[in-house]
Amino acid sequence: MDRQESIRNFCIIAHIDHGKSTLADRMLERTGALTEREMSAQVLDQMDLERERGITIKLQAVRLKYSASDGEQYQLNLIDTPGHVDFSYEVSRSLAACEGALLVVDAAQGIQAQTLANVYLALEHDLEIIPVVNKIDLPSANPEAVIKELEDIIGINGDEVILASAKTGEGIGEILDAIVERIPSPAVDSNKPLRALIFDSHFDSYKGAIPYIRVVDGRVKKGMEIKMMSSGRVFEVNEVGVFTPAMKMVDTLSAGEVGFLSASCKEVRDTRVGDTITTVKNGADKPLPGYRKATPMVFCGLFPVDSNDYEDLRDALDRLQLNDASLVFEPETSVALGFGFRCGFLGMLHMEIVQERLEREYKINLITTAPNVIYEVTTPNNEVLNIDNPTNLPAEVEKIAEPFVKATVMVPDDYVGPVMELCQEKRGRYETMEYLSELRVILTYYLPLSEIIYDFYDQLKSRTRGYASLDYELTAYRESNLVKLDILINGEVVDALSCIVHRDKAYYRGRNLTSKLKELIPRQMFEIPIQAAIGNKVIARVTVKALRKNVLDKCYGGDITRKKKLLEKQKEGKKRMKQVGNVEIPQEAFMAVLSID
Ligand SMILES: Nc1nc2c(ncn2[C@@H]2O[C@H](COP(=O)(O)OP(=O)(O)OP(=O)(O)O)[C@@H](O)[C@H]2O)c(=O)[nH]1
Repeated sequence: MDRQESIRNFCIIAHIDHGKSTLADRMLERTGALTEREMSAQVLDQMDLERERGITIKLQAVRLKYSASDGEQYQLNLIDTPGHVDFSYEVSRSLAACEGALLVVDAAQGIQAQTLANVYLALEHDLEIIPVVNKIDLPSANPEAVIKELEDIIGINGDEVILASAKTGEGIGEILDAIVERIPSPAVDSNKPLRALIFDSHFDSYKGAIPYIRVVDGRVKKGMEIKMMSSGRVFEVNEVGVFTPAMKMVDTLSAGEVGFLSASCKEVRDTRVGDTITTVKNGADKPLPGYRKATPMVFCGLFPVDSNDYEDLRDALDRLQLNDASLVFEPETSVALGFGFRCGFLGMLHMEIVQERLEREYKINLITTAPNVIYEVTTPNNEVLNIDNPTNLPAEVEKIAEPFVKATVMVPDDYVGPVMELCQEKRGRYETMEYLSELRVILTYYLPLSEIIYDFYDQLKSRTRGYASLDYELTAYRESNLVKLDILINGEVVDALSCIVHRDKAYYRGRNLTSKLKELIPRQMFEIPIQAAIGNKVIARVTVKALRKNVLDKCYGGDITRKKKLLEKQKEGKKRMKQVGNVEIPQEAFMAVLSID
């Protein structure tokens, strides 16, 4: 075993908004990877959407050259990690590509749920942790209290904590030196057969899917025949390179190094995160540990408002999938909404991002149905079905199981009551409560994922005035007393509005959903009954009264331009309407179930 003495591979882990991207930018600036002018926009978060939402979605990897205080030149590879629970598998893969991690904690907010989740992940991977308390320039900063939390909760030695401000640049030099001094250089054996870990990828229209890799053993260079160990697919390497952050070609990537390669891989599914790349000839016989296929947890139907857009929607999904291996979809036909797709996502944020990209980048008007989880349904003859669409729930079921998560909520102790109340309402099972410090508490609950994807997070934030933070992980499937709730509009079941709910909540949901729909469905020329039913049993009913007046009645005389404008405006308003039978239903109606509690 040798060491690549001059290399350090590290990532930054932090709770959302604690300043990870800003800190990364400062380090790029300090090491001369970018001039100040180029820094105008945060560089590591590249997609528009990311910038707007201010969160990191995709991982990036940048090679920095740093002249340390010891006079030596070092190659620092910074691997950025996404900060959202939807992408925790990707976080775990980028951690696996590093020897160390900067743990960034906001000096005003202290340790939050994702801070802890990420630290545990980093410790599992044996990473050297450099604690950084950021935002010390804030008037509300309380670095001493945060250092104490780090000592008490994570067992970090307070003397090792670096105080910094990514805003003013304070502490950045100290952080860079600590990376060199404290993080071990990668231990390597270049004589072993190639093994490279894929920790991310992106799609380039000319070069195909580009895997981002950490070479663990051996080396990779142009012209080599390589194999993806999970799929066995074989490619020839066209290029290898590094991000500086611009893509720069290099001759070889050796054990310990981080970079990318291009090999005419047609789709990102060929370059799955977590997979191992080896050579075809004399390749490794065992892949690197920890690979798993990303599994979608949340499903919804996507339908074009205009049925002529169906093919465009398929093309757009195909294109998005090139870039996003965790997006899955298959054609779905709904009686109410016509032809569309059933799509699977890692979580709610992932779902929202895909929907927004379809509308923004591909200009497709969509009707989205309410998201749901996958149910494990056992039929009377003991067949087990995975149901990702409430419509497909068989009439006769023996039992239904649903996914549960272990949720960790961190909150000031004043709010323990409201949080517990919320968890109870959401069918949570209390597990533990621990004091983080005198004033802050960690609560753990087992909760059905289906309750979390509704409005749990929003409720949590509003009931704790924004102070609570949440993290969760999937644990197991458990049997629940669930039923299918159907909605009938004008006497007909609207399949796209069916949902699976807990029996105890069915009446309540049915009542609320029907009255919500009554608000959302515009009055039309005739009376529209809206009913909620379980099987044949109607449990709630409301009526949308008939409309008497025509909008055009408002126009006096023959003012044709005004009339046209009005009709134009009406058409605009109709864009998101879907004709179901002879009733027009607006987009919001299909999501109503999300906002009724
Ligand atoms: N005052 C002050 N503000 C900071 C500092 N560092 C970051 N910020 C601000 O905090 C906010 C969040 O910073 P980001 O760098 O986007 O946070 P992040 O951790 O990358 O967030 P995600 O990408 O969502 O994980 C931004 O508005 C920054 O300008 C700091 O040292 N001082």
